[in-house]
Amino acid sequence: MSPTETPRRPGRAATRLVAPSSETALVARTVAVPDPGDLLSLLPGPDAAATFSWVRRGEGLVGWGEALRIDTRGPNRIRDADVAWARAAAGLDVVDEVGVPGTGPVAFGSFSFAPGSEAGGVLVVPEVVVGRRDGVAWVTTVTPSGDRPASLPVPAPVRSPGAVTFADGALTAADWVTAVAEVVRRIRAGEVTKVVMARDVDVRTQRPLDVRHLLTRLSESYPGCWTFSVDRLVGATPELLVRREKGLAASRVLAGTIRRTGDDADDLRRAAELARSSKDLEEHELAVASLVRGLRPYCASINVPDAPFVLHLPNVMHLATDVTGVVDGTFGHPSTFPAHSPDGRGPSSLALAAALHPTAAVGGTPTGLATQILAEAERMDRGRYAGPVGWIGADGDGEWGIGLRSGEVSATDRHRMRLFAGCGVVAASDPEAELAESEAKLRPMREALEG
Ligand SMILES: C=C(O[C@@H]1C=C(C(=O)O)C=C[C@H]1O)C(=O)O
Repeated sequence: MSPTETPRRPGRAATRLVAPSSETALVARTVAVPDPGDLLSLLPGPDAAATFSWVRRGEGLVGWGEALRIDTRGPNRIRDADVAWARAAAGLDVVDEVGVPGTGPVAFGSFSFAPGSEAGGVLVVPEVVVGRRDGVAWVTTVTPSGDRPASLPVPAPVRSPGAVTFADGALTAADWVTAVAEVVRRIRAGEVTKVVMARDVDVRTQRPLDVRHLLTRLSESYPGCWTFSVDRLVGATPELLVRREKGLAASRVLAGTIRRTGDDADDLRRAAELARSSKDLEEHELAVASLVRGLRPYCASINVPDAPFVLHLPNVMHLATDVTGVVDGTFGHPSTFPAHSPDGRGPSSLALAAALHPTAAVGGTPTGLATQILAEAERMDRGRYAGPVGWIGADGDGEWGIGLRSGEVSATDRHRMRLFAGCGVVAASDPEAELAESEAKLRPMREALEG
């Protein structure tokens, strides 16, 4: 379905494009600026719906406001957004004085895990984006006039949420353990090989949530993760679904987890244990295989390391594999992806994300049956959790993470959010151990809230 001009509310159509007016071309202007300091400290306001972030080790993009919005839903939500973005980007007047990845117009996006989820997907082009990469900083504005704003807004003070309470989500911890045990039984009976089981936790805060409070804490505690905020999904993910940059695709696959104790010697011993654990190596192998299967049709060559490394995070350690590939447009699937890369660049970063989601790291193996089983067993809609989250530029390059270690701020009540965490379940899984792992994965968000 082609995008349509509509008032600012999502409707029933699969794809909706909302821009100020079809008559006025928006002007995207990027100018170099002196180093602006901490990107997150530039964010002007508390609203998670109007605040955008994709920051790692102090580099990346932050943005605010909404110049253009594409809403999608249904099984083709990611692909439809990609097609609508390619058209919308072609209609923008672009003045880019910097010309590095992330300059020019960018759209931040977030997509539901499940095809049928009410959460659907969204791409938003903020009115203002500030970026930094390799010591170069810039501001991009997207406005009808093309005027450059005289200065950046002075941010309102960041507020802490005050007292925070946590409550069971769809299932109590005990019921979730029972659900995991039932899934283990089905795996042992040979129905499927792996199912990723997630749970949610309800959060209530004393004061309205200020998304900047969460983002700052997440990026301080988890500098190696991508700290994101898109359309009320907030988190710090260690897992890169796919990056496309100048013809190269890259992905960081994580699966296989062990908790950290905080004692360095003990953690090293546990890291070695993880690297040898046949249960975790099996989970990991399935995740890498699904990623490679998804990426292969779009790549002229792919490099997959023989063995995973252990990624150390403050809360957990993961088995990790960095996969890279050379994107080749002629290897694309025309049946799946309309040819909207007439420049021969091949599928965009978002088209690649569409092809790869959901990997076995967040769905299971085989994908179809595993996602059916997890939907039944979890008894909840994951919303945007575990879906692709990231950004795309006008040329299709961009970065898409998997929306993990995250929570979704309520659309109607700024004192509420839902946190999520999941674990790969295989035949050798122990349900109680999976509960403990899910608690460890909830830690980043809990601590960001509680301080
Ligand atoms: C599903 C999550 O994490 C995923 C599952 C992992 C595992 O089961 O070992 C590890 C990393 C992620 O791919 C989550 O954090 O919620």
